[in-house]
Amino acid sequence: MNVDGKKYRTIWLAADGASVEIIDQTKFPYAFEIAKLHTMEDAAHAIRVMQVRGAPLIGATAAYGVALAMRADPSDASLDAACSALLQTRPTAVNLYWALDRARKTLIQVAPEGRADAAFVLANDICDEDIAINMAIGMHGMDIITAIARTKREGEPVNILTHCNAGWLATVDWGTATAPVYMAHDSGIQVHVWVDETRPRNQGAFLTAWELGHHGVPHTVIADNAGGHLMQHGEVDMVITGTDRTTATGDVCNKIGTYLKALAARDCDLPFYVALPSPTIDFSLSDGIREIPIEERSGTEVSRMTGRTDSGAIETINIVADGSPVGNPAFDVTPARLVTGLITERGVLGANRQSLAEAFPERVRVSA
Ligand SMILES: CSC[C@H]1O[C@H](OP(=O)(O)O)[C@H](O)[C@@H]1O
Repeated sequence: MNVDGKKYRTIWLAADGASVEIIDQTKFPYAFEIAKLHTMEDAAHAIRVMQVRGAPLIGATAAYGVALAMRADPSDASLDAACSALLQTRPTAVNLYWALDRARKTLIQVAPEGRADAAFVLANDICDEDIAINMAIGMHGMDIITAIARTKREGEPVNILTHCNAGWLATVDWGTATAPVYMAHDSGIQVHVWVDETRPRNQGAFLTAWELGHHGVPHTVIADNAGGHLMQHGEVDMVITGTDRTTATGDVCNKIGTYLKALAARDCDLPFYVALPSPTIDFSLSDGIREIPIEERSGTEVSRMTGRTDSGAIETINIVADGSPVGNPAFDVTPARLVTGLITERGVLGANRQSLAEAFPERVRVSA
């Protein structure tokens, strides 16, 4: 996307042809900084500490991490070690697993002397594929927004609530949940986005708000707990979120708090859509609540808050009573029964096994 007139992806091969550059998302919303990854360990660290985050971007970063490892040592042992180390960075986003599986299967077929170049080509292919998928999701999702716009009075925007950041910062470009929003906005449809701040990492307040603001999309940041009230009072026309892993039956794993928004939307008879790129579908799973691994992150993400003081300093403070234990599950699972539709690159699908299997038959055969 454009940032102050310059086009960016979230990750790219540096001009030196050997290192990888990323937008360091831990610096938002107060700074836009580029960080350089020189080694596989740098890539693993970037994923672990969320300099890069979002299922598709995690997968792309892992692919570049393997490429950096092959540049250093293209042996079979190095390939195995790199895939193993990167796989252990975060457990929930399935894109991490499939990107590494794809890298391993591709590169093991290549002579060691050719692996580094092949790995960088693969990483770039994964990035290009992500952009194409997200643009298709954008087109299919824009149809939904357009249909809602036809029901609104002149001058009234389509009010969309989203949770966390499933924007272009969570992918290589365009985003998943935000792609329909950007495309609708760019086509002249009036939209307004309620942006859940998304405690405790504040991906909404820090990332989604930053993205929408830079694209000129009207939005309002709200406390996570405000969404249900807005839905009850007719202030929300639809909810759209991303996902980190969706099962073959349509159960959706996403940032903690998503399930509560789906419950409120159902109670208010509002559509709850999930933008779902096919690499995020895990056809090997059927019961999301029981089977999807939920990342438990450090309690300090809940008990401490980093922000900018009135004097402009970036500081971290404690916001929980001293000595109180803190829990921090980073994701939850929304059962398929609460999902209105899955917006994929192949169309808007029902949240059920048959719809997903019919749309992606080649994936079902592989996982069978
Ligand atoms: C398009 S994937 C976005 C997805 O990833 C986020 O998780 P995290 O920021 O912890 O990587 C969140 O669940 C978003 O919906």
